[in-house]
Amino acid sequence: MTGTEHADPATNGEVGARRVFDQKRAEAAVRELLLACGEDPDREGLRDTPARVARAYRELFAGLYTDPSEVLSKTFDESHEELVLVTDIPMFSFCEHHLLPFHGVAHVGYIPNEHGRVTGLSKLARLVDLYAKRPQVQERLTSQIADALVRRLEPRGVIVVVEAEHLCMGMRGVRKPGSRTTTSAVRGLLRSSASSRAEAIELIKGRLR
Ligand SMILES: Nc1nc2c(ncn2[C@@H]2O[C@H](COP(=O)(O)OP(=O)(O)OP(=O)(O)O)[C@@H](O)[C@H]2O)c(=O)[nH]1
Ligand SMILES: [Zn+2]
Repeated sequence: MTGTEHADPATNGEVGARRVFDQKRAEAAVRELLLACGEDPDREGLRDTPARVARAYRELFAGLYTDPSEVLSKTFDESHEELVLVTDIPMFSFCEHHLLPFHGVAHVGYIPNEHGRVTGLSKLARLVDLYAKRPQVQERLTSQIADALVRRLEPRGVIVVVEAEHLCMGMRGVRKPGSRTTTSAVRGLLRSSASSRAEAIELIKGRLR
């Protein structure tokens, strides 16, 4: 097997068909793309490029091959029923329209449920990585992170804010480098209670550029 097995992203990566990264097929596709661009994939500088690019894509799309339930499988009880917020989680993803990067930061917060079910702080950053390392749109990335937390931790509330720059809007097309897009996904108490939401927004607002 050339790749790692994973669950189908169409079902949020939790269940479904298993698939693998096909290194040889990716190499052939990159070689074909170079030919289509009028390049010579056999010249010295490009000889190893298809294999290199294929390996890079396997790494950059690693989130396709990991089940989010694994990331949040370890939880523990801690009697804390108030906001837990990790800000400024660096995030690199790929816009699925152009396969160009969009990158920025994610802010992820939740209010544990009355049983105090919490997860390790690093798991929030791992969850961001898992959903970012796929062909994505920023809105879906944001809501997938929020919904995974809702499913796995059954928290009283969740807030996810992603602020990113899309290179497809900077280095080509409309050419607006430096423009940033902010998306949010808010669930449960953080959506329904104005005071809970205000507290979280206030903390996150200071982190936005
Ligand atoms: N909503 C949303 N749009 C995105 C995201 N990433 C890229 N896009 C947009 O996807 C759209 C694709 O538009 P198309 O008209 O199909 O493609 P295009 O001709 O290359 O568009 P231009 O980028 O305007 O040149 C563009 O407007 C992009 O800015 C994203 O994460 N969310
Ligand atoms: Zn794009």
